[in-house]
Amino acid sequence: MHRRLASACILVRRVLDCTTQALPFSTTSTQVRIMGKRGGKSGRGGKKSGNAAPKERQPKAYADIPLTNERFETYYQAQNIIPDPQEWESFLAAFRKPLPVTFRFTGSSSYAKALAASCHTKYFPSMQNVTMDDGTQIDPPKPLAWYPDQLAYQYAVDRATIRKHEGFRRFHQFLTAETEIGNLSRQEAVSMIPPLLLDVHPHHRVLDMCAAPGSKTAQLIEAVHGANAHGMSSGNSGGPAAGGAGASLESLPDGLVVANDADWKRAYMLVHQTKRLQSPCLMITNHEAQFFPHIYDPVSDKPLLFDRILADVPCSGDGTLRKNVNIWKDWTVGQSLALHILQLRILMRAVALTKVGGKIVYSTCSLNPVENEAVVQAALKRCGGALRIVDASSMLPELKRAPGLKAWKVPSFKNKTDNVLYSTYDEIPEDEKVRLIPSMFSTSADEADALQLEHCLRIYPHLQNTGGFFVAVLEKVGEPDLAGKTQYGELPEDFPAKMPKGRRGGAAKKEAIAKAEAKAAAGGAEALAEDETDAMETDEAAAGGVKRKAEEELTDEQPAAKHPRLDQEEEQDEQSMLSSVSKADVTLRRVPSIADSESTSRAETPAPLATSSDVAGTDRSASATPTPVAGADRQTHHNFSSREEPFIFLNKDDKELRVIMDTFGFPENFPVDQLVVRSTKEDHRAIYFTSASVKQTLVANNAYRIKVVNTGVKVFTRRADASETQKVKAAAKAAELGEDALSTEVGDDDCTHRFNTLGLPLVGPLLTKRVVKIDEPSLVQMLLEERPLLADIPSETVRKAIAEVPVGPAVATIPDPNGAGDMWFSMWRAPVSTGLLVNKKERVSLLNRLGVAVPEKFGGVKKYEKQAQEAEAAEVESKGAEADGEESVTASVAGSEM
Ligand SMILES: C[S@@+](CC[C@H](N)C(=O)[O-])C[C@H]1O[C@@H](n2cnc3c(N)ncnc32)[C@H](O)[C@@H]1O
Repeated sequence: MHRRLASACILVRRVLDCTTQALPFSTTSTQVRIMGKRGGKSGRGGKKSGNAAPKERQPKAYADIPLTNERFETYYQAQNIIPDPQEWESFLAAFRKPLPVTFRFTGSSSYAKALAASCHTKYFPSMQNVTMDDGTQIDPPKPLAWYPDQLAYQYAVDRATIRKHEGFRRFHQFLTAETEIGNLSRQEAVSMIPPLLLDVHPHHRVLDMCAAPGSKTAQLIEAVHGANAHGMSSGNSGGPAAGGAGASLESLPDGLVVANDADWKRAYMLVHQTKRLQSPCLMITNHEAQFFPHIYDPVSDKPLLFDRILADVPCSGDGTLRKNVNIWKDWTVGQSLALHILQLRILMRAVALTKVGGKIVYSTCSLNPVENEAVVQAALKRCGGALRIVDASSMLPELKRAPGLKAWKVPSFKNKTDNVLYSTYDEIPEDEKVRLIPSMFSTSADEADALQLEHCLRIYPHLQNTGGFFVAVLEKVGEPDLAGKTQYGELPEDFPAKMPKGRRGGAAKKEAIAKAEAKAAAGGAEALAEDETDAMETDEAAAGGVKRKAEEELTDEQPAAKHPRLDQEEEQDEQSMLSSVSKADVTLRRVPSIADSESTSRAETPAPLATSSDVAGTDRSASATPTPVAGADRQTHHNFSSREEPFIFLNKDDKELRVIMDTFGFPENFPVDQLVVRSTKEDHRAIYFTSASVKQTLVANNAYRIKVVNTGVKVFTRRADASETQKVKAAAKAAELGEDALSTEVGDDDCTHRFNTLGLPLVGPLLTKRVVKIDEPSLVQMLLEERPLLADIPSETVRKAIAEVPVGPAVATIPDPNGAGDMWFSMWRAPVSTGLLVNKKERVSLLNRLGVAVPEKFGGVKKYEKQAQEAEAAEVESKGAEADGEESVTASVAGSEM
């Protein structure tokens, strides 16, 4: 039974984004006007916005926001974060300027480099020396000096310039389209830092504790797949994908990435964000990070600890002032105080989950020492010498940073307006002790020196024209002795017994903690984290938290919610593609064609309907059937949460699988046991491939405790004609069209599944049957036409090669035009026509890359423009909703919205 984890979660009215980027907005010196109501005004010159969001999605009106806040300025001056008065002025001035646009080329590095290089030749030359109306000169994007391999860029541009200037407009369209399919990530520069400092290698087990929306997760996945992204299938218009040379399964990394978020809906955002990378080494989970469970290895029965953990914790987010301008008017110190305990608990859980010798990066997009150095200091102190700060000065040497603070003050919780600050815990009046705890305060100068807090990194906006950020790189150098300690530090003897109404504190809290610690002593540090529900409840009080609405909305008592269908669009595209190939085939059969003369017509190669016993409802092995007792069958992962379906590993004797393997000529040693399905039904809609590391975790002894939202790369999709009913319907349709009983989609084989194009690069290089090598003219033809006649394929060699594969599912491959490995496509071979199972977005992207004009039927340039405008309007709207103080119910966070 799932416990209600009422912990230190705080409902924050606005959710701020410290990772992803809004589209550019314009500003005048100290006033920013963000897009208003429909027909509202743009920042520059008050003109009507041409990019107004659709009516129903309009935010409410915004007032001009003065870019000053006395409390903010007084508070941070008192904290002495920037001692030099002149530098302080530059700091404030930088915060008042809009954030430049930054983006990163994603996926495997060879493809990313090729795409970056193409920008230098295709777009940047026409963006040189552009002068705006006010005389400012704008340049094309420049690489961020500190980002490896020049794969991240930054430029300052406003909407007006984008609209007016052809070069910028074309580039903006490119950015929008490539971001949409995932080849680019518009990510704030500072948000790219933590994954880089985590120093991830392909053999590492990595945990991203607070991962959504996932820009850093994507970087971690890329790092696990190594510089050449071997085995990472980022699709065809997304790079060499697995398609890259040597991207066979053998070159899959040993490591894995577990991307976790406490908010279930945001966890699904992660699915979307990481989809493009198609990594079989990724698992997405849904836990409160401070209670992330230990999983025990099925063989050794030891905990599967992590080599690297990213704790990019929920924070107050005042480092995002440049893009979340409402912080200027709303800023208070209260949020930091409320978040400190949660942040410390998450960091302490990270320590418990990390291997000795492993690293943790702790980061926030807040400037507040209470959320930053105080948390790091408390963790260091609690762990004794078992945790240390790493001196990261030699890492990313071009990155300008300020040292961590060694002394700071803690603001009053009761008096938030007068900037009442305390230097030590002893100074606090009795009635403040409910909220302010010792771990928030700085320690003695000697101890701060010993802890080397100066190794923390403070990133300020004036240093390199970025947002504000905090990072600490930590190394676990031993096993900490946590006996007698809580996750948030020792509580003093005089900790008040009286808590605010309805909450438990003092004695009750201590009792709960003692209970948890007794368990911890018996069962190790894990028990401390996992069995201290009582203590957690009091945390909520201590954090000043309001019980999280999201949690109430999504209790286990509620019926299982439907999975968001992120792949729906892609599947619809493919299904419509399939049906059009076959419809065309039925219709076109009346027209004599070259294909007919080449014995490709159905008349000459009749396609018998497969019998039901050959396809659907095959006899599935026992291991593929979920067992009612969790853990009894190690091949089945039953989710802790009833909202998720189980993951069932298929057995190599599975009849359907054997036919699939045989149809495409998979090698004998293909790891069939890493194929997984998510349905207890026998006719699996989709079959996914997971890495050995993911499987090891999913079949671990107590794996049912992990709430897995998503894992695996979808490799096979069930054919629409795989069931008898479908065949009968298809035959009837064909008969209606005056054809004999050939389904509109029936192939002449018993193979129940076809490939999924996105997952194909992972296994494509292994296939020995039904693989057709195509050339560029044929690819262009097959991208321009959803269902070209075989007779229309320009190359005779390709035409013949297609004609040689049996009617039904097949695979097409071609070297990537940018020299980044091979591209792989799921193909349908119909009697007289053929088609690639590629969705429209990918067609457009591929045609662009091949330098072919995108025809109007795919939306052409107009569609691009519309997409760009819609994306822009949607982003402005989401910022607007925040600005309006609209309540965003996510897991307790500020500093985090997409
Ligand atoms: C600052 S954002 C993370 C941004 C993310 N790392 C990225 O780069 O895209 C914080 C995230 O923490 C999640 N969160 C809040 N409380 C949490 C908790 N107790 N455990 C895990 N995640 C939590 C929020 O839902 C939010 O998605």
